[in-house]
Amino acid sequence: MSDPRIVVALDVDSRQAALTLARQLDPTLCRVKVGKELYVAEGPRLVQELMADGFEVFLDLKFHDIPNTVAGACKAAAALGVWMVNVHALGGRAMLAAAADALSGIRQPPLLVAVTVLTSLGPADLAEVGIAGSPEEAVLRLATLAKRCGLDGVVCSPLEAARLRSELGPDFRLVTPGVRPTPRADDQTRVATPRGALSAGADYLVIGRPITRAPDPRAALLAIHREIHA
Ligand SMILES: O=c1ccn([C@@H]2O[C@H](COP(=O)(O)O)[C@@H](O)[C@H]2O)c(=O)[nH]1
Repeated sequence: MSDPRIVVALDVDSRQAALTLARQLDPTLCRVKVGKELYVAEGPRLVQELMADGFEVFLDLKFHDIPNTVAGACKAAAALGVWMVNVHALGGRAMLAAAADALSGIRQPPLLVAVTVLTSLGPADLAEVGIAGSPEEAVLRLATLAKRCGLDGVVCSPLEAARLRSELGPDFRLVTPGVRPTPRADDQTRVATPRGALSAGADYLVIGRPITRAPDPRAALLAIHREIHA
């Protein structure tokens, strides 16, 4: 099975829009991500339809709750058969350990990753909510905790990937949103190009609007695919 590095964020509001978009893509070139907007609108059946179309699905619901609740949500995601699921590292040690434990007895569990610091946040945002240090320091602290709790990897920005790769080793998965082939950042703050993210050590690039809002999403995907494999 191929291991596409690009994960296209299907941030749309309906089954029809999601399937129309996905059918312009190619499961040998990308995976897809279902986030809060689409999941709240369409639920697990849409995830199953995307998988039936051949896509591996990252269920990006960023669970953040008490340990028992998050453990149950992770088990439900595993039962759905998704490729990757995530939680917020700020849920703390007990929550992260409960999430990892919930998936430990499952045959072919999804990859479990923790969101560190959202890629939309900059230094002033962190200070305002009382998180100490630079984004890179906070990301490293949370990623180290996630690794100790048995998670497979983290979501971070491409700007932290090199430091995490060198501190946390080659097998810890680094999933990076905040990827922009052009200077347009939208609401993202900590960004890099696709090639910049990969050369910093990212395993998977989460890319939404640069593909989904392009006049031709398939051409945009192919262009990024070519850029990172050149
Ligand atoms: O820190 C994070 C965590 C998740 N995301 C998600 O990734 C995509 C990015 O979409 P773009 O359109 O390429 O900005 C989106 O679904 C976010 O929910 C993130 O951006 N940052």
